[in-house]
Amino acid sequence: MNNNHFNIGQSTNNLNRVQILSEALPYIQKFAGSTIVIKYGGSIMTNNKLKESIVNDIILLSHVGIKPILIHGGGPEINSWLDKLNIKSKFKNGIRITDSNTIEIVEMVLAGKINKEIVSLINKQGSYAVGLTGKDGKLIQCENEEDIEIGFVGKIKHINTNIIKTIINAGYIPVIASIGADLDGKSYNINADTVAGEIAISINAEKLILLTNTAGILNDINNNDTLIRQLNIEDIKSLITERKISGGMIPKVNCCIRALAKGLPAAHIIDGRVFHALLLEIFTDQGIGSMLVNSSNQCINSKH
Ligand SMILES: Nc1ncnc2c1ncn2[C@@H]1O[C@H](COP(=O)(O)OP(=O)(O)O)[C@@H](O)[C@H]1O
Ligand SMILES: CC(=O)N[C@@H](CCC(=O)OP(=O)(O)O)C(=O)O
Repeated sequence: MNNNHFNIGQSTNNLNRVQILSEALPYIQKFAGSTIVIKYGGSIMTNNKLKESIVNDIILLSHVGIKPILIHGGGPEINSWLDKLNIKSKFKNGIRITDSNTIEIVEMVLAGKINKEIVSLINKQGSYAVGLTGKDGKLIQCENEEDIEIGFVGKIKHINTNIIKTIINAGYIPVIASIGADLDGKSYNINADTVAGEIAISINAEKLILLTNTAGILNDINNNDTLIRQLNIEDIKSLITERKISGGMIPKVNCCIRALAKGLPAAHIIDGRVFHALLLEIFTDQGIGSMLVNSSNQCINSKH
């Protein structure tokens, strides 16, 4: 099986799912029963057709026995609502500087708007999704990050895996917005990649897959350079030191490093702008994006 077969790089709009399924059988068998944490980045939420396609792929994964957990972001939509309210968006190392006005908007947009839109889309397709923030069932317990400059940004202290397992075992797809709460129930903004990484660790997921708006990790974003297909923790650290990774990619690679160090078998950063990117990454040998592993002798020849 190789990527050309699926016309990677061209529109995969008309991709025949039945064809994929028959060829993907070994992977379906391998991953059936496994949990895969998928993070849907705000950078790819504007295209409704793409949104439906991502949701359909997640439903398909659940139909073949894989247990998907969906974590979503929504950075650009938060920016646009803050803009409407004349609040300037500010970031430090890819993390939003979140003051008391900003946290209210962040929670409204992520929990009230985006989370419910995704839940409705999944439900419309005949599956059952349950939308949560970190407040529901005390799912994400956090405290204020030490860096006071970033304001109400939460540092995750504990994930209540019981609530996630209960939802999955009852046959529902959990859809999680990246809001945490402290012991007093106060809201904190948490980067959605970070939430996805911590949930993947706590639930012993098989994979963490981050869907974003680039082909994966590029060798040098400033020079529109090539996709790095496979990296280990040391490679990623070098890219950060050389400043070849910046902005929103920093929390992504950091959460992957942490998850890999804690035993996650593999993390993937893939192009969510490609139709059926999830299926292509999970069900083909080479996949389509960057695969991050713990050490260089792991998975040299295959995506899995
Ligand atoms: N080396 C790199 N490779 C790919 N993307 C990078 C790199 N360094 C920085 N980036 C930036 O990271 C962005 C993805 O992060 P972000 O905008 O937060 O997306 P999302 O909303 O999907 O989480 C890319 O659009 C790109 O501008
Ligand atoms: C603390 C922090 O930065 N929180 C993020 C939460 C949303 C997010 O992560 O969205 P993306 O996945 O689209 O980047 C924010 O406020 O933008």
